[in-house]
Amino acid sequence: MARKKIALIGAGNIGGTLAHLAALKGLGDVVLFDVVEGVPQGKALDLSQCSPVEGFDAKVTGTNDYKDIAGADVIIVTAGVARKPGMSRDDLLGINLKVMKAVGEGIAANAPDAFVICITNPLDAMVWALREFSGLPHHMVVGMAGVLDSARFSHFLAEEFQVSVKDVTSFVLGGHGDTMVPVIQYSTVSGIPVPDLIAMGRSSQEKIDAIVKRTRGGGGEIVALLKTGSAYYAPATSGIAMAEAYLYDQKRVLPAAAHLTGQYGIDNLYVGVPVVIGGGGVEQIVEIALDDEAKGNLSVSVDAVKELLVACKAIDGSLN
Ligand SMILES: NC(=O)C1=CN([C@@H]2O[C@H](COP(=O)(O)OP(=O)(O)OC[C@H]3O[C@@H](n4cnc5c(N)ncnc54)[C@H](O)[C@@H]3O)[C@@H](O)[C@H]2O)C=CC1
Ligand SMILES: O=C([O-])CC(=O)C(=O)O
Repeated sequence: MARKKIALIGAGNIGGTLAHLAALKGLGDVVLFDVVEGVPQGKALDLSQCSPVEGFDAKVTGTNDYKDIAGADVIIVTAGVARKPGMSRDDLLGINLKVMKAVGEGIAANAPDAFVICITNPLDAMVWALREFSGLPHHMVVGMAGVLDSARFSHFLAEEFQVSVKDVTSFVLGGHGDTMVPVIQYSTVSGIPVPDLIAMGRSSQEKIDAIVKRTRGGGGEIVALLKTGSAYYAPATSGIAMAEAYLYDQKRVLPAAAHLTGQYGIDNLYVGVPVVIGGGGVEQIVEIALDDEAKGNLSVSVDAVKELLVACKAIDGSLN
């Protein structure tokens, strides 16, 4: 059986890390695509030279030609620009929308059967635009943010409760911006909801509120530290988890930006909600009951995403 093919559009910080992880985990042959000549080729050669040490047989190649992504099973899109200190993710919209157009057309022409995971920011608007430009079925185009935001939330919760991260589950829903919604009622340590842990005296509401705030600003905290760009290790790990769910038909329940058609009262928008990802792509949208506070916060977050779509349509008339 031929190896699977993973195409990575964008060979920057996340793209390179994705390629490394995909090769180490043996997901398949990796094609790194970028518009900058030499960068995908150089990273591919460097990564290929890991293979004798790590013992992987996967081929890693770099290209500037969309034809080389033909037949890809999974495509992960990180093409575009990342923010720097003082910028919001939304400031990237103008530049990255144009990038999504080129990428969407490249995918449509060369790999229309792939499962596409978009990571480029501002995430919820870019995944929506990428789907529009590519014309792929909605269930085959998904955005990565919730896995990362939940990982940050779980990491902070594990530190607070001084327990293994393996025993913490959490969900962050909504748009991938400052309005994202870490959902405390469904965040647990070995099944014990965080509100119960507060009642048990294991933490306080103030401390959990501070963790929610830190999670919401999690990307910005790293941008402020790095100064030259944004996070890439955890974003890449999160993208790979979603690719594995598809490639291995794992039917994982993961928070991801999925196309909603009335679920949560939201129509024709990509927003972060729990979904089931398996061999059929986004196989289910999971509608969980939210308390009034979470519902209100989700509605604020959805309004922020809607504003971004208005901005996209104003820039590119073909999106109307
Ligand atoms: N959804 C999420 O949770 C996260 C999203 N991001 C976003 O992911 C994106 C990528 O981040 P990094 O890899 O750190 O940025 P980076 O700047 O290191 O890499 C981006 C790459 O895209 C390439 N590129 C630009 N235009 C292109 C085009 N038209 N076609 C193909 N490639 C093109 C650039 O040459 C560069 O190599 C950014 O928009 C960033 O904001 C970053 C972290 C988390
Ligand atoms: O903060 C950024 O610009 C990158 C990002 O989306 C994240 O790390 O969550």
